[in-house]
Amino acid sequence: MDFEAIKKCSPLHPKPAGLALQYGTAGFRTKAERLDHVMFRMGFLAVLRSKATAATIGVMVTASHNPEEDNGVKLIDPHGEMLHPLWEEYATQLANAEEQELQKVMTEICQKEAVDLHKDSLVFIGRDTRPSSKKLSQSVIDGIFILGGQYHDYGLVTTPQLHYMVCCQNTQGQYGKATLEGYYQKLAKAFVELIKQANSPSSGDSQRHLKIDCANGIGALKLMEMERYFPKEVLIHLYNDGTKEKLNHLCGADYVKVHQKPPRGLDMKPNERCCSLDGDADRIVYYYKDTTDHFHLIDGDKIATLISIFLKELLVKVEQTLKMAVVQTAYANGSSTRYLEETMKVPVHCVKTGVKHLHHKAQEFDVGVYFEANGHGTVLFSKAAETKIRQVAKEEKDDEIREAAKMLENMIDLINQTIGDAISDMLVIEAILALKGFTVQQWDAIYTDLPNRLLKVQVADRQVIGTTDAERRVVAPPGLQEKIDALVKKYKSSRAFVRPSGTEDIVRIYAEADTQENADALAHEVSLAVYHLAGGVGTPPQPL
Ligand SMILES: CC(=O)N[C@H]1[C@@H](OP(=O)(O)O)O[C@H](CO)[C@@H](O)[C@@H]1O
Ligand SMILES: [Mg+2]
Repeated sequence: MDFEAIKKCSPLHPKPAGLALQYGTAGFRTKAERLDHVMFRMGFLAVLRSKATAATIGVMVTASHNPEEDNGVKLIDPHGEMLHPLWEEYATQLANAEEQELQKVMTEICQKEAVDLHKDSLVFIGRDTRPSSKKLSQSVIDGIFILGGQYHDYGLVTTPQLHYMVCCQNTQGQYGKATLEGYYQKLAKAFVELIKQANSPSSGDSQRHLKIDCANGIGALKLMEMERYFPKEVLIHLYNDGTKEKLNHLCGADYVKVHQKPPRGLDMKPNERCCSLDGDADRIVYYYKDTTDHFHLIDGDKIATLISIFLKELLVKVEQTLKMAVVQTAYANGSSTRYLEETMKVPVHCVKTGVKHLHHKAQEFDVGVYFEANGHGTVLFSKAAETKIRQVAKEEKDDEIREAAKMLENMIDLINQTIGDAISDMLVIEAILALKGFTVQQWDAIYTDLPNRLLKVQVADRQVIGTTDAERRVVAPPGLQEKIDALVKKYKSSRAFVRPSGTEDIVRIYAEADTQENADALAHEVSLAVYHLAGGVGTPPQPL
């Protein structure tokens, strides 16, 4: 390592004095102007990780659903998965090291991980459409350059597209071609093959219209590029395409999910199928309004349920003993968990918030469906499951069984198995609706969501909240869990929990109950308890 060069260049990317950041639920995230040094240093870390794994590593510059002024960065590991937890710690140490400590921290990482500095390294870089992203990704490149690493800059891409590229590269093309063209072709081919199998005239409209709120982000650009690969049966209409308004402002998947209302800038007629992506296009939620103007949200839980119903039917047909399970977080609506477990008889597992936890758990099954309620999720097929399915699709004599296996095969190719991907998930959903001849209303009617409310509370130090049991109970501060238990007892079919956010400087409160009024009241009372027992700052939370 050329420490002289590092010493010379590092002051060009100075760390604001006293600033300490943490590699959180989805990498570093804060105001863009505080991130230059982090980007530069993540360039270093990506090179070291690449050398340590002898594989290509990804660096994505994005702050997803955060306001336009924020930015962030996350590293992508060799198979397209999130960065290894140990390296998250190194990332935090490196980002927070004062100038004079940099050499020591880097040397320590190299020693602990036995990094051979003579090895080659390659880093793939991508960024979202934020005004600050271009400059920040240049700082990542500066860091890579100083360590003598190779890089390829994909420029503007969605987060899942960069995950896909990394996986393609490290599987020597087995997963696909590591180009945008390769991504579009792979998905479009699987999608076209799938909907070809929807041959009955009852399979929904012959032309399927879908209105898409692109959150004024990267999703709009990439859908425009991809549109020419779509078959004529699919007609997408893009809104909030970033030409007029600000990223994520009053629109996008997070806004729609949290506020349970339609985004601004999308004109929605009764019963029209609509969806929203988030700022880096790794999340999607669907919705419609009925003839009485009532808004119906179809969130990640209902997406997971639709996909599970479809996959389970096919798995039964191909008569394989493949084990399917669904992975959720504590935010999953209670009705979805009940439907999956009791009606569908599918095992459901609850893990901590953050895709890395869901992904990890889903890897334990032949077919692991995972979704966060906010619409971030995908399906993982084990190697053994994939091999079996492809074999049945090729060799089976029985037409019905072979066709079912072929559908599964196309699903495997259509789903981005590296990470939740709004574009891929959208095509999966559109294909399933077409194949099952389902309208958006029929999909929505699978089960009825329990009314729920998500709130935030500002506290002096959110780390005073300690959680257990997949974040469903708190162990600190003292008395808080007892208070929550007492409040929950006051309402029917209710549940509530709190946890410190990993992406924002706040504590999140979630409550569910038999009516919206009760869910709102419970959420409010719990937020007051957090405010009083966990060091709330500013004015106490007000009722909704
Ligand atoms: C309640 C909620 O939606 N939390 C989100 C949010 O994490 P927090 O740690 O809650 O801030 O951002 C994460 C990254 O996008 C996402 O994985 C997660 O589900
Ligand atoms: Mg996102």
